[in-house]
Amino acid sequence: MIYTVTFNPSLDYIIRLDSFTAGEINRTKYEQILGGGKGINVSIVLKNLGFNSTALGFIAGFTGKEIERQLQSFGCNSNFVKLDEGNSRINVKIKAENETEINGQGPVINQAALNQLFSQLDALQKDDILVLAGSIPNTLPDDIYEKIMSRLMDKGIHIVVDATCNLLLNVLKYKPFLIKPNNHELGEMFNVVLKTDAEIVEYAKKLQEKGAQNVLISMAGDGAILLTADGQFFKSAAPKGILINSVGAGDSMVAGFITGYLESNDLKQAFHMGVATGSASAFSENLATRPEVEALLQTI
Ligand SMILES: Nc1ncnc2c1ncn2[C@@H]1O[C@H](COP(=O)(O)OP(=O)(O)OP(=O)(O)O)[C@@H](O)[C@H]1O
Ligand SMILES: O=P(O)(O)OC[C@@]1(O)O[C@H](CO)[C@@H](O)[C@@H]1O
Repeated sequence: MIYTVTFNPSLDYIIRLDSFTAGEINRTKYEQILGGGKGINVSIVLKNLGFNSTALGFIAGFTGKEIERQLQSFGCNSNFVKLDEGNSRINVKIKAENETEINGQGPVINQAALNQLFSQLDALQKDDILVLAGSIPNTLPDDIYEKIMSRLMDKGIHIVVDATCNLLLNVLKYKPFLIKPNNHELGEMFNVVLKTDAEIVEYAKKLQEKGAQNVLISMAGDGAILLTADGQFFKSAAPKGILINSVGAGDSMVAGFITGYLESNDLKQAFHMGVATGSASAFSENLATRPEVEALLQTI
């Protein structure tokens, strides 16, 4: 079974404007409200690609209900812990001359709710895949992914982590199967700005030295780099196309990688499927579908 965990799901309010001026009244020319959060996006894309997963995590209030409703409309399974107070966040994605994102901090998750998630995760079994993705509300300590991984250690579960800074660095000693920072996040972790592929590879290797098995570095329109646990290196340019909505491109890449790996048991094939799926999402208003991914895969 595949499980995704989203500590901080969101409704993504995606708006388009011809131009955006801070401090003025701006009017949209397009708007859409999509249930999201990184793990949830991974679950939706997995479903689009033909794999069932169960989306876990925390939801609250009317926004939480809408996130759950949208997931169900995609045919995704979910088993969220329902928080008694607050609302799941609304993240604003402004697309004008450039892209601006305002991500909320999310509701408070209390210990009882955390314990409910821990006991759901205790039921995972050998060969299950667990995706821990996205930020955590700022009321939680940043060793929370680490706590989950230490509980699951030695159970033979493949764990994928898509997170940044300490949330990611703290889990490396538990040898996650796959991590997927983007090139900017990789630099931030080491307080450097990475400009060349050689620099990106140098710092990606440092994450492997700290314990990560396979390290996938996404680079938006510049494609991606994969360092595998057995020392292989792959680089792919991104397929060509028109960027429409990059929200969730990284999550789509994770879903594509998992799909490719499950279908072929081959890391290079998984990598190509990941790149194609990330780009298919970037080239469409919604998250990637299987036909869109297959079409781009031919071009890689
Ligand atoms: N402009 C683009 N053109 C082509 N492909 C793209 C573009 N943006 C993203 N992609 C594809 O999606 C993959 C992941 O994108 P990116 O590096 O932006 O992830 P991310 O920063 O984790 O994104 P997010 O947090 O929005 O999900 C890239 O490696 C590439 O394959
Ligand atoms: O604040 P986080 O958890 O880092 O990111 C949340 C988020 O930006 O990630 C997804 C895209 O990857 C969106 O659906 C969502 O709004």
